[in-house]
Amino acid sequence: MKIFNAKQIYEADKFTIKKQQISSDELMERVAIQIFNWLHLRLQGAPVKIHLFCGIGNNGGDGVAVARHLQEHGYHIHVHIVNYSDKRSDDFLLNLNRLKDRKIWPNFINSDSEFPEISNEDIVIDAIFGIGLNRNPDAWVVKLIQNINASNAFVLGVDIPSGLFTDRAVEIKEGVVRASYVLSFQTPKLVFFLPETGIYSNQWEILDIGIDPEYLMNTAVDYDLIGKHEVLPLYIPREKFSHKGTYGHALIVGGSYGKIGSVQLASKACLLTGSGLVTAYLPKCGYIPMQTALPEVMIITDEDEKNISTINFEISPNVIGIGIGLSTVKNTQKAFEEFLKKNTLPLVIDADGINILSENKSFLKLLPAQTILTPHPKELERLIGSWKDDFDKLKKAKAFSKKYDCVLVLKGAHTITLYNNKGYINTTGNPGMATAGSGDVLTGIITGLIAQGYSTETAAVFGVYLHGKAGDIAVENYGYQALIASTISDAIGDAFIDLFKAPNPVPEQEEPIEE
Ligand SMILES: NC(=O)C1=CN([C@@H]2O[C@H](COP(=O)(O)OP(=O)(O)OC[C@H]3O[C@@H](n4cnc5c(N)ncnc54)[C@H](OP(=O)(O)O)[C@@H]3O)[C@@H](O)[C@H]2O)[C@@H](O)CC1
Ligand SMILES: Nc1ncnc2c1ncn2[C@@H]1O[C@H](COP(=O)(O)OP(=O)(O)O)[C@@H](O)[C@H]1O
Ligand SMILES: [K+]
Repeated sequence: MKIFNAKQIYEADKFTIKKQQISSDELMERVAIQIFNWLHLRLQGAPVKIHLFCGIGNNGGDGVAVARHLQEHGYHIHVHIVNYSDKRSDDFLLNLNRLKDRKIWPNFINSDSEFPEISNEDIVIDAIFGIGLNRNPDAWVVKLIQNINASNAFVLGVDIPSGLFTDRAVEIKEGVVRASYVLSFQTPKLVFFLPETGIYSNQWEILDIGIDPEYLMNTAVDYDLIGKHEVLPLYIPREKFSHKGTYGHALIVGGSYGKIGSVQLASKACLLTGSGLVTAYLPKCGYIPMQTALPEVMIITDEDEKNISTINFEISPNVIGIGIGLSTVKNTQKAFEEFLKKNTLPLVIDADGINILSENKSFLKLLPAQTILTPHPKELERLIGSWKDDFDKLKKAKAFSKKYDCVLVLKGAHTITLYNNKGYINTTGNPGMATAGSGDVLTGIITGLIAQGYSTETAAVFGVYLHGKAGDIAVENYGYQALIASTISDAIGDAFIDLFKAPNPVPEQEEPIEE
């Protein structure tokens, strides 16, 4: 799914209004009806107090229009107009007048007004600012937002939590509504997926407001959201008359004394992803544990007992995953440099492999085109330097990826794969995956996909999806705390099977109101 920026959303709006020959008010009405239906299906007329905080622009207009529908269905509403400017939008005014026609007199909140009492049993609808926020809110609006947040009421955000900019970082952190749920129109916003701004939307959902499909199809975007729909076409089916040679030979290089397990995890995940053959290259101390743990994996050992000191092999793999558990001792750094100088195979580099590159930036020019680097945030910082905020991080990471022609997999709650100025935001995974060795499993998966003929960019995007999906499937049986890397790995097969499962049927719901 495409993620549009604010400018594109406004364009989409205009395009739709023109093509469908509707008024902007009709579009707002679509929004309002959708939000109302969402609430009505859940509340079923419950006599709960609903506070609607509405700004004076179109986000506020949405809120005021929702208030009208709620009132018509007998809900107990309190409409508050957050009067932060006198530049009221036409559609806001139109909807405000419709309220007044129905004898609903909103409570106008200005800088010197008292704020309404909100109980934690009330519901708040947050329609103060939408994608039009372009500067920090005034101090009194920040206070109002703090009041809303302190209420512990259920907060339904309209389009985007008020106080969040659509395409840049927050400056006043306490001036952003913490929404329990956000109903966002047509496209998710990039800020939902970044660690600094994602915290303001506990959950979100996209409402289809009928934006013109031609615009949606033809507009290029910087970021795509990756779900099952996006990865299914990437899947390469298996051929009946194939053999293990058809599916490649992956070499996993890594490990040091005390960290042999990381290579076990990566090698096993690589096999479970479907690589025809997997060989592990380890220091000598890894031989027995590896052979015992994974009989399917072949092993080459270094001359050194505890660390990798040379990377020489006589086999012919078609991809190498390197860096997990490697350590950064001098000898190993030297071996890594020598290896890079002669290597021509596709590479997936993780963990200490990335740390060695960070300490020796001159090695970066030795990487083959489209090498995949899979840093977690600390490794990323070592690699590209520190950043001001998440947007700055993405900018710097994109520049790095371009400069060294590498695919950067920025691991996190929503892992973002960057290549060729484009970002792919993953939607699978859960906090149970914040556990030792989880990243090693990812390295194995991505390496295993490349072994089977997936391009590096596809392997990264698809691999990240599969890894998260395996975690999501495994967590069902284990819970967040007890989910460990091996369990994620064991669910890789289920993650593949899940690709071909039909979605669950939608439960029957009460009739919503029509436009
Ligand atoms: N296709 C769609 O997505 C549809 C979208 N719709 C809805 O419209 C929403 C966008 O509406 P919007 O453009 O009127 O902007 P909104 O966020 O209400 O802000 C209002 C104005 O406030 C101002 N302002 C900015 N920052 C400020 C500040 N700190 N303190 C004070 N003032 C500030 C700024 O005006 P300025 O003063 O800069 O001229 C801004 O224009 C969108 O989120 C969705 O809910 C649907 O109705 C239809 C379909
Ligand atoms: N909160 C989270 N939600 C989803 N995925 C997560 C979360 N925390 C971590 N992960 C995933 O777990 C993996 C952790 O990788 P990494 O930090 O390299 O672990 P390790 O070095 O122990 O192998 C990454 O793929 C990351 O995306
Ligand atoms: K809002």
